[in-house]
Amino acid sequence: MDPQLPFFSEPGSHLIPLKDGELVYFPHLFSGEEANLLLKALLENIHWQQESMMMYGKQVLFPRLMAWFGDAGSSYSFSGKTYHPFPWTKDLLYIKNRIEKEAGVTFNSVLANRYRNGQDSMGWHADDEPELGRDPVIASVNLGASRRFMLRHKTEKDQRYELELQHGSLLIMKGALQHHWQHQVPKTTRPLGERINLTFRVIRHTC
Ligand SMILES: O=C(O)CCC(=O)C(=O)O
Ligand SMILES: [Fe+2]
Repeated sequence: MDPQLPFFSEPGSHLIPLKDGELVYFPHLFSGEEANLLLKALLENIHWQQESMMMYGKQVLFPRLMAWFGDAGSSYSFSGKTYHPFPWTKDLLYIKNRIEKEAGVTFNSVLANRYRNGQDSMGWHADDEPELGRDPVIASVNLGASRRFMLRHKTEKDQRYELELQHGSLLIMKGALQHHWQHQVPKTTRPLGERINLTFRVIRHTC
């Protein structure tokens, strides 16, 4: 059984101050109906792929499907690979405009992740690639099945937080969070459906 997680029933935004970082959670940025339409459109219209990375000399498949979108030229490297973005789609631009109003940031790229069931996951990491700059604002949109999102401080072991990211929600990660904390979406044996997460980012060009 998953532990009891904080449940946010009030609409609007919830500021969650953490040591060395900040979260802002909007449980109902999109209405249920609108979120259903967006989920369906993104499942159908994105060219989802299962990428792999080199680990201990072997190619290992990521346990989820991915796709990368952005302004031309916003290529991005992680886990030893460089990704060139697909051009923005109408649905992604619609979502981008909505969240930019809340985040106060103009994003130039988005990483889309598709968790097909509870066995798809994302392990502990920080979004701290050099292209993102020192204190990036990352806006994470959630559609479909709700999943546990866990955070842990890198050096202070008693500092942990988690919440259940629900259908139609937005989570903004900001401040020094990526420098001091890691996050993950663990596997679960709960039977659940598909989930799409979109993390909107600003890629800085160094050349
Ligand atoms: O699926 C999520 O909620 C997290 C995604 C994430 O951490 C990432 O794309 O870097
Ligand atoms: Fe992340």
